[in-house]
Amino acid sequence: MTVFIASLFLPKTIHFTLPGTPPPGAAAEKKQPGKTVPVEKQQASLFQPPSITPPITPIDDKKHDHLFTNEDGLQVQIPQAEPAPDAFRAPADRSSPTWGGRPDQPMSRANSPPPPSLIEKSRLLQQKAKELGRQGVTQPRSLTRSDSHDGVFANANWKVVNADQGNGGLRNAAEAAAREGKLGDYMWVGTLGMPTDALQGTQQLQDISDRLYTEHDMLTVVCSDKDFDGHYSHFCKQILWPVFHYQIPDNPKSKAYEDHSWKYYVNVNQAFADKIIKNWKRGDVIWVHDYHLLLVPGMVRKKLPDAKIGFFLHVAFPSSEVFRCLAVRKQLLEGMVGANLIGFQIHEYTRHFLQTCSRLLSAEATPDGLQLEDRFVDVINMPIGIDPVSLNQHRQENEVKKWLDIMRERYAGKKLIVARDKLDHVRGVRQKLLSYELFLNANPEWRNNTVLIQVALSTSEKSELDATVSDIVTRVNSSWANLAYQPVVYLKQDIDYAQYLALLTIADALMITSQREGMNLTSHEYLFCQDGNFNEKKHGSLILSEFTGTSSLFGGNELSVNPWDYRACANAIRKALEMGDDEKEQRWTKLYEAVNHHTGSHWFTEFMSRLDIVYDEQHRRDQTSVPRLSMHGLMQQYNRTDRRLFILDFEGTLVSWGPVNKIIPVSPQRTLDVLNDLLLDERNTIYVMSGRRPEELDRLFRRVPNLGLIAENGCFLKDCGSATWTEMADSDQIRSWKESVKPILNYYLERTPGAELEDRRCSLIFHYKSAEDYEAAQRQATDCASHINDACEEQRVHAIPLDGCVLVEPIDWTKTTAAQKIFADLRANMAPDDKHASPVDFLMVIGDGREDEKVFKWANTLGDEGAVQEVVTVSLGNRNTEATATLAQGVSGVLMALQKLASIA
Ligand SMILES: O=P(O)(O)OC[C@H]1O[C@H](O[C@H]2O[C@H](CO)[C@@H](O)[C@H](O)[C@H]2O)[C@H](O)[C@@H](O)[C@@H]1O
Repeated sequence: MTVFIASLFLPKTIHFTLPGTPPPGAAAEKKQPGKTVPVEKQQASLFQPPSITPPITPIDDKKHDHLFTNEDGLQVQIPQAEPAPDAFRAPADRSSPTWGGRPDQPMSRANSPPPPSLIEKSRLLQQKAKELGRQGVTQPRSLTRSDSHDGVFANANWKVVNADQGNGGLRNAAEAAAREGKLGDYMWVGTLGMPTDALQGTQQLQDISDRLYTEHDMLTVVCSDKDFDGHYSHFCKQILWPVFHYQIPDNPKSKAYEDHSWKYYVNVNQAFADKIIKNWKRGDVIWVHDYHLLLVPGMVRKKLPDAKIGFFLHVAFPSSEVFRCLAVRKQLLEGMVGANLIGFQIHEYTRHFLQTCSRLLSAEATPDGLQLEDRFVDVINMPIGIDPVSLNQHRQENEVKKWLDIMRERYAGKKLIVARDKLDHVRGVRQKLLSYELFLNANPEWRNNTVLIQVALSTSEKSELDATVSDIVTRVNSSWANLAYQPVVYLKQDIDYAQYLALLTIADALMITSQREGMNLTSHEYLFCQDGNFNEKKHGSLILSEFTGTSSLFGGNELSVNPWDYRACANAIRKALEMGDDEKEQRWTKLYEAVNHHTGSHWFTEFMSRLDIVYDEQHRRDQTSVPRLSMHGLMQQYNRTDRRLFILDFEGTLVSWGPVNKIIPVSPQRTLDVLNDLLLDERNTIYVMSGRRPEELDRLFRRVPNLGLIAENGCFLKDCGSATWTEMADSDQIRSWKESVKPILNYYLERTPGAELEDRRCSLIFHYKSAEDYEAAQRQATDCASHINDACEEQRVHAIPLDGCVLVEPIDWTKTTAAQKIFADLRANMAPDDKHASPVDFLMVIGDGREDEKVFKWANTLGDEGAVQEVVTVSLGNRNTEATATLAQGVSGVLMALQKLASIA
């Protein structure tokens, strides 16, 4: 069994050695007046702003060269004896690639003009090439593409290197799971992250794909440069990325309505699907990742109906109000729901997705996922994390210690606020700088001793933003800098991993002001580095935007900020710097626990095992021996009877699911109409059963006169046509068990931030759906339920863990006891001269929950005993059921069936 991990970029890419250039890693040297500086010393550093950094040799990448000595083939020199082949790592959040802009990879043949950053890069490279030429170093080829240029690449030597683009968090998680022996055979599926038209049809490309397949377990997806450019630079980056991060499409600059690049998005997704389909064998698992590949699950499902497919969205999922602005919204959702299991980082995104699907696909949302016409799709939230084991190894490297020493000396006596972000609007670098400026303006005492080190990774967009941010940096520095002090160190380029780790270790605070972000793993890496093991500074503060997925894991122990509220951000900076050691330690300890609990490896293995479980469940459900409800049979049973009793569950049966403490999400008008239609026939009696309170049910069904109601799962009963409720439960007994149970619930409530207690007339509900740490809350909830069940058994009360809540209710009054009472009352009300043996000759019970199973059982027994002539019990749930029939189409199926019966004259 192989797990296919499909992600836009493979973890490896190719670097070429062009004829006439020194072999990668050869000790190219650059002369400076009076001394010789090896090229590897010329990388970006925290102390040399770009403008004064000596030119970097554009044909060499030392960072990579010393790492892949085993993979390089004959032509590659080994420039350094050490380090180990996997020594190069990148932060979990890598930089976006400047696709087609590397001098040691082919140029793109896509028609679109190069982005401004590429034109600028080209100009710089040409300038650098000239300089290097003057210094006797072989010039790189020009960035102007030509056929001869392509030919050069087709014949050039090449080597496989770690890609510096793509999803670092995913790669680290997969590697950690594999290292821990939790991931068997796996195969990456992705593109090379470089233009390949120049290599199309060449032996070179075949050799590259073969090498990646045999030596690195990677399947290479090859698409035309035009397709890739249209897919990535246009549809992904200009439409999906902004919209998924709430860059409101109404903005005149938004491209959300343009869909000229849609066809390229489809083509690239199709290329991925084709590659997977071609290599898939029965039993294999397919796991598709992120917003670049939303259509792949659906495309694969079409060809492989039985495939086990997971999908995980790494970025945020916006509210349905934002998502519905996308012109191709339905196609995107239909692509995603091709999976068996869809995962999101946090509950908020799951909720948005379910709501969006129920609005746009008319699919029924349940607590577990989506009921489609013919299939069920499970939907979960499961936050990704980092790999503490490898992070710990890497921070012990000498290079990190070296940088720590340099920084300690350079920034002695200064408080350091650090950050490393992509320079696009979504990451909020501009807001951060403005807040910092406000902080310095408002707090003169901090002016000479605080430094903000902002590493900004370039993207191929937003030159305006670039200019604005540079202006703010200049303004802050020119306001407060002096010969010995520079308030902002702004590096508009990435730093190597060792510097990055040193930066996180030496910081006093990390500041993240993303306007939206799926999960900010830099925060996790920072917290990990703040344990004080490698530096006297420790337990630094985390200033974190409340709009990151991370924020919902951290339970308020970070300094949570709204990045648009500059004053609050400035205050948070001050608080971070002035916080006492005890508070810092307390906060950090909790944050550190969360980081260590949500590791990448845990995320990876948990998702895979959930996928196995839901796949089996979904299949069991399809193959269940319980037959589907036969409409034909049902109509016959209905037709031959005239004393009919319907007992119908409410949430999840008559209306789409909604948590019991929340307003019903969709208007139940259709439900009300169907019930009224059915009640037009005087031979029909209908009861609706629910966990809701009597007054809520009265409100919901005030337009259905003559409807009977069962509230609080059987504790209250209102007969058809009656204006009053009967309390079934013994109120003294309820009062007494509530007194015992409440202290237990309060104990768990205090330990579960974000959870709430709902006190109903006959039941108590511990809701933790909105808990800050959902997984921790789930554990607390399980403990809480067993605690109550152990302690309160004698009081005839039990605690039932349900999705997102624990329901504590009496054992003696249930939906079944209410149904029994209804039946008994009907029998008791039979006229003495009634010749019928039973008050009911047709009994239909429909439900989707665990408690409905007992009602099915009771009803079936009446049928078996001959007390009722026709009994029909129908389950919508995906469990083994007591019901005699199942209905796969959820609420719509139920309403359709009831409507058909109502239409029988
Ligand atoms: O810029 P792209 O090539 O389009 O890729 C998008 C981003 O993917 C990765 O980040 C996303 O996944 C992370 C891990 O789950 C998550 O922490 C982050 O919030 C997501 O945005 C990658 O790390 C980023 O560099 C990419 O920009």
